[in-house]
Amino acid sequence: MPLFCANFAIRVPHALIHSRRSNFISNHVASSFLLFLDSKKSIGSSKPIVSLSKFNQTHHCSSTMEDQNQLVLTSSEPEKYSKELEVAVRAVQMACLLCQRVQDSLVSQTNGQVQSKDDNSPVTIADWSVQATVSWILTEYFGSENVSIIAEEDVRSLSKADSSGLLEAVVKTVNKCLSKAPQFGHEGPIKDLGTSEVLEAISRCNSTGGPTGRFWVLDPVDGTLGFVRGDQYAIALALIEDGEVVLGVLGCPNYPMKKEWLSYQNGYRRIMSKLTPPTSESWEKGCVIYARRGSGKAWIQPLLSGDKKFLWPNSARQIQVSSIDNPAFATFCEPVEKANSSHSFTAGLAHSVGLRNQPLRVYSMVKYAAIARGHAEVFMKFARAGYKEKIWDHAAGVVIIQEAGGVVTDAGGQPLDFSGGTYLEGLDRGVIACSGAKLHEKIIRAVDASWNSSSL
Ligand SMILES: Nc1ncnc2c1ncn2[C@@H]1O[C@H](COP(=O)(O)OS(=O)(=O)O)[C@@H](OP(=O)(O)O)[C@H]1O
Ligand SMILES: [Mg+2]
Ligand SMILES: [Mg+2]
Ligand SMILES: [Mg+2]
Repeated sequence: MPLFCANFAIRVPHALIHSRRSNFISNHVASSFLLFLDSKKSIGSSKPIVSLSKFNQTHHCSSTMEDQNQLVLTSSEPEKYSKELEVAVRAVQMACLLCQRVQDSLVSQTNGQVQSKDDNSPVTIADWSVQATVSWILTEYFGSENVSIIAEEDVRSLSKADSSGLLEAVVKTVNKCLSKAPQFGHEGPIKDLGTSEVLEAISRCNSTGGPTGRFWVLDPVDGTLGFVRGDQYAIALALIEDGEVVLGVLGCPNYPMKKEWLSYQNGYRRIMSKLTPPTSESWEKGCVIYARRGSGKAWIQPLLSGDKKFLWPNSARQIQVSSIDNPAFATFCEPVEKANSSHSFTAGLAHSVGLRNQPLRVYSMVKYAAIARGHAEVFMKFARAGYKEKIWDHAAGVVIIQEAGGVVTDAGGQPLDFSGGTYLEGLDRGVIACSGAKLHEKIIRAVDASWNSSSL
């Protein structure tokens, strides 16, 4: 029964919008938008059809109180960091698309686009291109005077005379990605960025972090080794204010549809090519997850393809950590590379705590994502003595796990300290993330009991 017979529009200055089915903006509060009843569409429908217009986009929702898709409007001030979160999620979505394209070309062509840094770790076109793209988007949106970024990559090796091919490829990759900006609700550049603008965007990420003020933390490709091997990797963006991580966004382009496939270490691509129906549109691979400090909620979105059919805003749903607290049923994750974390020490810990499942060895902050999504219960990393953990390898993941209901500390039970500059200063032995306090306590106790007899 149509309840209304005329179009109307009301302007809502500050309102909290919630759609039970798709939480696309429930946690991105609009400062101002229009809500209007579409009487044409409502005729013949048992429910009124309400359209919501925000940021030049219109979302159609029905609005009866008993309906699952109901809109609830309550007056409130815009939530803190909502604009920052929205822009960060869009930027990470775009970065995921960029990385997928580069990974496909890397794996199929092996065309020498993987470089070695001074510490022998790999870096690729994707690392620099994502850094340039995210830096450009944040700066465009918030203004260069308001944006400070600390990120992993610099332009030293890119600017060398013999790197001109590499630099050209980066510029091309960045422009290709930014040309898709409108599909993600952003304005792209009026004309393609030139070489100097791309270099400037990368090198602008020169913040040194610290205990005061606001800065973004970016790991353009976390798990570059996994990326070049055609396996798991993540794009990690966080915002830190006065030493605290206030929001985190993790893009995981290869996060598999089934959690069991996370364990196809190094064989991920093989298994996906066997299992992926080439033309299936329902194939859900990859996600972007995000959270804002203090909200008690973490969210997941599917990846947007950049296709004109699937425009911003995206749908999102809430995620939560696993409720398993019995170690016998819990799964722990750790880095793939033995050089990055002692597998023998964690095997001993697992045995003493009673963790029976095989460890889930996955590249990158996808480990944090797995815990936030409830696909694993524990993450442990014990780097060799002398290695200092960098803030961009943890910031986004920590806030996401905490808001999804989990616990993250160092091995002394202290919160990770993001206020000390580039590194997690004062980190006691290693990082321990758990889905709940009970498992966390057991592991901390086990570390204490076995640390002195370890060779770490
Ligand atoms: N020696 C050593 N010890 C500890 N950690 C190190 C070490 N070397 C590198 N790194 C950092 O680890 C990041 C990747 O961590 P992962 O957990 O993904 O490790 S692994 O690739 O699965 O083995 C990796 O991040 P990316 O460089 O962004 O890939 C590094 O910052
Ligand atoms: Mg990293
Ligand atoms: Mg990296
Ligand atoms: Mg690296």
